[in-house]
Amino acid sequence: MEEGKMDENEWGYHGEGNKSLVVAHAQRCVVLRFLKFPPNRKKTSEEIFQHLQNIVDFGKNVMKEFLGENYVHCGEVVQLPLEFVKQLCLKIQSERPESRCDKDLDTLSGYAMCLPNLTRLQTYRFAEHRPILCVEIKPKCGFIPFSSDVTHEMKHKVCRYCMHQHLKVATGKWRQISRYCPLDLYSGNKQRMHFALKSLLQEAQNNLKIFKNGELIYGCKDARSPVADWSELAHHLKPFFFPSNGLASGPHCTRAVIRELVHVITRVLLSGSDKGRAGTLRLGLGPQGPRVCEASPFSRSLRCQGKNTPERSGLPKGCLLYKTLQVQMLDLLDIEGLYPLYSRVERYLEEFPEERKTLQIDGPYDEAFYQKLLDLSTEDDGTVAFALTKVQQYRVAMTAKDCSIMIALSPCLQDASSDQRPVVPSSRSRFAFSVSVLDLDLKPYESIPHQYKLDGKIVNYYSKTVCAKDNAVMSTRFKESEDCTLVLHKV
Ligand SMILES: O=P(O)(O)O[C@@H]1[C@@H](OP(=O)(O)O)[C@H](OP(=O)(O)O)[C@H](O)[C@H](OP(=O)(O)O)[C@H]1OP(=O)(O)O
Ligand SMILES: Nc1ncnc2c1ncn2[C@@H]1O[C@H](COP(=O)(O)OP(=O)(O)OP(=O)(O)O)[C@@H](O)[C@H]1O
Repeated sequence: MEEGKMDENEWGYHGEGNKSLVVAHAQRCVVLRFLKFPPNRKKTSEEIFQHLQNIVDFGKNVMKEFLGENYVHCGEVVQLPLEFVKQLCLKIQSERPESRCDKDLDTLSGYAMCLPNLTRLQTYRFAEHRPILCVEIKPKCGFIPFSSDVTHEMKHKVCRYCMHQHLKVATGKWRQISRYCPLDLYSGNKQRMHFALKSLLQEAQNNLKIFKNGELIYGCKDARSPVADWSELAHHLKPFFFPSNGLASGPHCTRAVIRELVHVITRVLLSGSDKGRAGTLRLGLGPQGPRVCEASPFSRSLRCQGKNTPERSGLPKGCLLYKTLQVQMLDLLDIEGLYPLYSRVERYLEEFPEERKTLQIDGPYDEAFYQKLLDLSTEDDGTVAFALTKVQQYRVAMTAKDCSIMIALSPCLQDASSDQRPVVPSSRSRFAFSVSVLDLDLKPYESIPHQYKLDGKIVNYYSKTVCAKDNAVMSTRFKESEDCTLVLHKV
């Protein structure tokens, strides 16, 4: 990055989450990721630099180890001219969704992260001029807690995502309950995965975005966003999946295109394309807990039809979903079992505040930090060391529960040799693809009390409100049972 020559006109608003804002370069395949803060909570430049450097180090020393190096792009911290950042901030302000404007872009430090633009990622010998389609999925937590510390019975039956949906709709964050259940996506069972992806396409919330040539073409900003338009989406996707046409437009075409997309994404998600270092994942956490969530319309539909819960097909070990799930399962104790251990660390720090550095609460996230994460014992010997290990594992697990997966698809010719790049076929075309993971910022130690409170709120709301009205909810969801049955056809 030639920092002296930075021109804000070469950059455009790309997207943002709760904690960072991303701008993309118009020509080059790079993005800048800036931190955001509430207006009254400014940090010093040194603190911001350290925070960003910690993100890079955590990616390099921990997440690359767990997920594999091909999937993780750590980027680097860059220092930018303050005038450039100021002008850029003014330029993009009008494009920011209102719901995200409670936080301001950091324009004072001049630091940002420079990363490859994963929506335009050209791996191996992808031709520059080829169109590129990119699907971003934020899958969330893919397992039901198996910890014996869980006190709410409901948490052993219904996954957090499905329970949280009800609170989110009640508080106006989203308009309607999604039929997506992370356990379906993580099941490894193709039918369940198709159902999960179709549900994400129906109600994207902040769990699904689609980009064409780096531009967002499908996604949802907030509860006021217009209802998803599948025919418009199909119009964008048709040239990718039916390049030689032969398919009239209309509902039949829309369904065919969406089906192709869902099938291709499922295949990519099940592929183990990571050719990174061997033995990256040393966790080896076996499948634990229930394999279905009782609130998932898919499993409800099966039960309605008198069928058993589907077999656990299991995810192939090389695939990113499998690896992500393993990292999520570092949350061995659930927040209910973790919170007393957090309190133990807190008490220790109150007595010995100078120990915070030695305990690596705020980094450095180095090899030593990574090594300690590999201790999966759950035998509490009453020490601060045990409590700290569980706290750090929990933070890493929470990070994996909130990351996103980016799948880039670039059409390749039928007769092109695939050389090194992985290729996924669809009915009428083939795609070279890459899979990456983003938003791997380690969750802060300070967020644990919030997690604890939120967990209680989610479960209590679900138990009191939803279970009481269970029959009503069942009937609303089963207005759509025809749709559920459809996906159960052999594929
Ligand atoms: O708690 P959750 O599950 O609601 O997750 C939060 C996300 O909400 P979601 O449910 O995905 O809409 C939330 O996403 P949104 O702001 O809702 O798009 C953030 O990702 C938040 O992380 P952080 O505080 O910015 O580090 C996430 O908080 P963490 O729990 O990961 O700390
Ligand atoms: N390297 C990248 N290439 C392309 N797009 C990116 C990249 N990094 C982030 N984005 C886009 O910017 C959006 C916001 O980034 P990110 O998820 O990192 O923000 P965040 O504030 O950390 O998220 P959260 O709300 O989960 O805390 C992403 O959803 C994605 O669409």
